[in-house]
Amino acid sequence: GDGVIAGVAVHGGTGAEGEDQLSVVMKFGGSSVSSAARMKEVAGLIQAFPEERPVVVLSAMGKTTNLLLLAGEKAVGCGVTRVSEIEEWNMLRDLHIKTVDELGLPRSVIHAKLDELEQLLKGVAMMKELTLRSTDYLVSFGECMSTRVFAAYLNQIGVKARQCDAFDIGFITTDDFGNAEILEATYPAVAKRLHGDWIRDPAIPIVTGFLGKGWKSGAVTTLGRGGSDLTATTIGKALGLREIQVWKDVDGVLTCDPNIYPNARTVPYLTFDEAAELAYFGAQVLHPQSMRPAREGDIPVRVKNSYNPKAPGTLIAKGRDMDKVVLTSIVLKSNVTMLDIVSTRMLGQFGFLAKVCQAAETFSLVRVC
Ligand SMILES: Nc1ncnc2c1ncn2[C@@H]1O[C@H](COP(=O)(O)OP(=O)(O)O)[C@@H](O)[C@H]1O
Ligand SMILES: N[C@@H](CC(=O)OP(=O)(O)O)C(=O)O
Repeated sequence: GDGVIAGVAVHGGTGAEGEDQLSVVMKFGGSSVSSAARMKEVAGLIQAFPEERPVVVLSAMGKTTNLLLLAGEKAVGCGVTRVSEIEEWNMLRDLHIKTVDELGLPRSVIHAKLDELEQLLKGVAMMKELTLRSTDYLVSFGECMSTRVFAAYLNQIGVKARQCDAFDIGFITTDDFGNAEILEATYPAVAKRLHGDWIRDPAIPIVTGFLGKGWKSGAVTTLGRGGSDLTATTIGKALGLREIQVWKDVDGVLTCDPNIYPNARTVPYLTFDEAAELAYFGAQVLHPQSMRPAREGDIPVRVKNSYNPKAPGTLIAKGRDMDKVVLTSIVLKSNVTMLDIVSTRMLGQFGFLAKVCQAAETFSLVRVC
């Protein structure tokens, strides 16, 4: 209701320093914004914390990123006239149109992006090639669309919101398309832009997760699969916010992958290092790089369930009581080959391991440890 919305402090707020500053990041993953119903629930969650002034980070709706990748692959080989028949393109277009309709929004909210996307797929079909650079541009449509739809919905229900493309608000990255790294210049740039916009006209920023801008190319880059977590922690550090909330479809970080062991339990507290290690060794729940900005800025990360907001979730912070900890969580990593090298020739030699690492690089083998 109006009362709650007024409490968000974005309605005619003063924009003054102090209490009215942006306070938390709330990141919602693809599973949390997979339909109109889910978007309504997420809007409800934002309204349920009227004392917060959040920066919202969104992923693409549901499995949109996968659909875009598949549509791109198909476009390469299908010919321009058959682009309209690509199943994945039809699925994601229908999902976005249906969502806009069900939220009671005008289709114009999404039309320009969908038209542009169709043109892009036709371009790919015409060129018969899809580079890493154009793949990043292609998948960026997922986050560009989800944020436009959600920001329009918030505005419609009276919660003032502003859609922001990460590549336009200061996310500067390396030009490693598909797996770009965030550069230091991002922090002051993002802080200046989000803070400046908020002071001028307080509205909840709805930021595209996963995306950046290559510093040399100026083209759209992506931060690796699951990269929206990293977008959230980067904003948390840039603005020095109180807390980074990462809303998922599980009750927090669990003792094991629930797809492997359904009785896995929530781990209530983790350190940044523990969470980073779990993610690095394959726990799908967090992006492997995402803990770095949080640790550097010493900003706690709370992993919560958007399907079960009452569950306490997992709190990730600098330290925790390790007295009673026996085992934190177990990760299973498949397709790992163990290499046991025994050779008397390495005794007293230098450069032996360097040669082994060189061989790993030649064959593009990723070393786990
Ligand atoms: N140790 C773990 N703890 C929690 N979730 C895990 C773990 N290992 C794997 N997962 C999987 O990670 C998923 C949550 O991550 P993800 O799908 O990336 O969420 P989102 O898209 O909302 O960011 C869960 O649905 C779960 O299947
Ligand atoms: N949409 C991107 C980025 C992301 O972080 O998604 P999610 O939060 O749904 O894991 C992906 O699928 O990789």
